[in-house]
Amino acid sequence: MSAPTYPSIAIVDIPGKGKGVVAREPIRRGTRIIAEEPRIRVPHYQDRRQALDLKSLSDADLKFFLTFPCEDGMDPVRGRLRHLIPCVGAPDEASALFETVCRMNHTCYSPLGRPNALYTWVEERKEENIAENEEITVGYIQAKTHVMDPFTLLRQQWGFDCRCAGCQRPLAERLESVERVQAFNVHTREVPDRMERNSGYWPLDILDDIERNLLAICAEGYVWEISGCAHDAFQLCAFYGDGASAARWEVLAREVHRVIHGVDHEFEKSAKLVARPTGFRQWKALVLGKAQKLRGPSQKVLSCFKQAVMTSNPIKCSNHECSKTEEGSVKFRRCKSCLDTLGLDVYYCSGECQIADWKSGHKSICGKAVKV
Ligand SMILES: C[S@@+](CC[C@H](N)C(=O)[O-])C[C@H]1O[C@@H](n2cnc3c(N)ncnc32)[C@H](O)[C@@H]1O
Repeated sequence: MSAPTYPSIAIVDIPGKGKGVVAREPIRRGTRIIAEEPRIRVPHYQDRRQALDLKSLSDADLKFFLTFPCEDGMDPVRGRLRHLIPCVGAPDEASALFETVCRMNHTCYSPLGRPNALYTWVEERKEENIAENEEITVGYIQAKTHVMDPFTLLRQQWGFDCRCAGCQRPLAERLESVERVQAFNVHTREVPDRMERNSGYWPLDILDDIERNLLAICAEGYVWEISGCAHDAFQLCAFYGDGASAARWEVLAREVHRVIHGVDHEFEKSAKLVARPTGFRQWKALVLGKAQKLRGPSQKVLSCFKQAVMTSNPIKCSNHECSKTEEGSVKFRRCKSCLDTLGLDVYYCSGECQIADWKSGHKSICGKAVKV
């Protein structure tokens, strides 16, 4: 094991993957884990044709270079240059091998797991809380746009056999996932498009698409997408003046968002709309007195939500100032009154956090919206 470059992480051997990076202490979501200088730069590597002149490297750098894996049958230099990462913004458009960043292994998005970190130049993006000793991984391939089995794609493009949990599933299960992901992509593109295109009139059957989409999301474990979809359903029900169904979708959207990402003020705004629907420009039917009965989230959707949220995320304290996760035998308390009807539980690590969260906004949501 090499000396850790950063206080909370270490480069270690990971069975079957060569080296990898693990957390040495819990890392909170949103923490910048690494910001480092390149170790071996390769200018103008964009077209991937320029090779590296090994003779130009110092002995120490050459040794470092050779520690990177090179899959069987690949050229020993080019095979290792696959691990280069672009130095974004560098005037010479260089790519480089970095001591730590380049040691991060890949995890596919699947019902069995996903990357817990990402390379980003956008500060707002946050991934997961990371537990002590957990491996820190990123995604080498696009999360949801893959049109083929990620295991096969990684073998073709990267030359390695992915050992993440999702890729250890039997081929038939992986292919089912690919089908769901494709359906999900079609719905994701089409639903907002159809809602936008028909700005004066939203076809009712979008609700069926949203429900199908949600079931695919839940099966794939893309839980962070749930709130956006549920929010679309909220808008649709609101548009047709079904305040009760709109409110149930809205609570679901907001609570899922809160459990997974933390409080979002846009979602907090929609809570206010539910409380005062006439303030909502699109809430046409209600305002015009032509309300139509639609449907809230079905039991199937709700139980999928519950399972997806619970299995893909550790139970977290819902006080966004805290976000502790439940560990060991100490069980978090639940807010009983609020979301039992939706099948979602809101957890708190302590009475203090429950009170703090109540004061900072839970009070306005708790069980009220569903009674509209
Ligand atoms: C950017 S490097 C990551 C660090 C590398 N493991 C090392 O030892 O330096 C990418 C290489 O790591 C290995 N790797 C990354 N993710 C993997 C995974 N999920 N399963 C198996 N091998 C993986 C593959 O050899 C891949 O070509």
